[in-house]
Amino acid sequence: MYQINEIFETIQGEASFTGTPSIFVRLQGCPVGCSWCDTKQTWDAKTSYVVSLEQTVEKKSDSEHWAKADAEDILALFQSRGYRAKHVVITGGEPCLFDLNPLCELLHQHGYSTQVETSGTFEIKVPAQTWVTVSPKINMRGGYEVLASAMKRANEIKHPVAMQKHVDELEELFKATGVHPRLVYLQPISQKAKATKLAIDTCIKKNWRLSVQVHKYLGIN
Ligand SMILES: C[S@@+](CC[C@H](N)C(=O)[O-])C[C@H]1O[C@@H](n2cnc3c(N)ncnc32)[C@H](O)[C@@H]1O
Ligand SMILES: Nc1nc2[nH]cc(C(=O)O)c2c(=O)[nH]1
Ligand code: SF4
Ligand SMILES: [Mg+2]
Repeated sequence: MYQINEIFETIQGEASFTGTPSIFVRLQGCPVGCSWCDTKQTWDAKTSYVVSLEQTVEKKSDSEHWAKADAEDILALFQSRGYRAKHVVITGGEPCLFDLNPLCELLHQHGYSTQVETSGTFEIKVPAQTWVTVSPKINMRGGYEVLASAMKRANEIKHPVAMQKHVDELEELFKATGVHPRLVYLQPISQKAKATKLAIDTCIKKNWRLSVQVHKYLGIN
C-alpha cells in the first residue's frame, strides 16, 4: 500500500520536464528534515490523519491528511477523474520510502511515462524506464553508499541552493562519487532573490541549467 498525500493534474514546473502536463502523486512520509522544505505537511504519516483516497484528490490547500492506496486504486482514480496527462510524477514526502516498481509498471502498461523525485537517501526501487530526478540531500540521512548509488541511477540532478556552500557541497559530491551528470539543475530555494542570483551566476559559470519552480510564479499547484 502507498500513502497518498495528494493527487492532482498540472504542468511540471521543475527541471527537464518543465512545461509537461503531468499527474502528480505526492506520497506521505519523509524523515529527512530539510529546514527549507516546501512540503512539510508530508513529513509525518499520523494514523489519525487517514482519509479516503477521494479526499486527497485535488485538495484545496496543503494538509497532513493522507490515504492508503495500491497501484490499481491509483490508476482507477486517474481514469475516473478523466485525467489527460500521460506523464506521472511521483513525489512526496520521500517516495523512495516505498517500492515504486508495482505502481510504475502498471502505469507503463497503460501508456504512461513515469518520473520520480527523490532525495537519494533511500534505495530507489523503480523500473529502468522511469526518469529519476535526484535532489541529493547531502549529509542528511541514509549514508554515503545509498546516495552514491542514487547519483549513478539519476537521469538528472536538481539541487536547491541558497548559498555558495550548497554549490560547493554538490561539486564535492560529484568528485567523491566520480559521477559527473550530464543534466545538472540548480533550483533557487523559495524564490529568494539572492538564491536566484547565485543560481543564475553559477549556471552560467559551470554550464549547468536553471530550474525555477515555474508553478510557484504562476500560482498553480
Ligand atoms: C518536496 S521534494 C519531494 C521529493 C524528495 N523528497 C526530494 O527531496 O527530492 C521535491 C523537490 O522540491 C525541492 N524543494 C523542496 N523545498 C524547496 C524550496 N523551498 N525551494 C526550492 N526547492 C525546494 C526538493 O529539493 C526536491 O527537488
Ligand atoms: N507544478 C508542479 N511541479 C512540481 N515539480 C516538482 C514538484 C514537487 O512538489 O515535487 C512540483 C509541484 O508541486 N508542482
Ligand atoms: S527530502 Fe524532500 S520532502 Fe523530505 S524534507 Fe527534504 S525536500 Fe522535503
Ligand atoms: Mg509543490
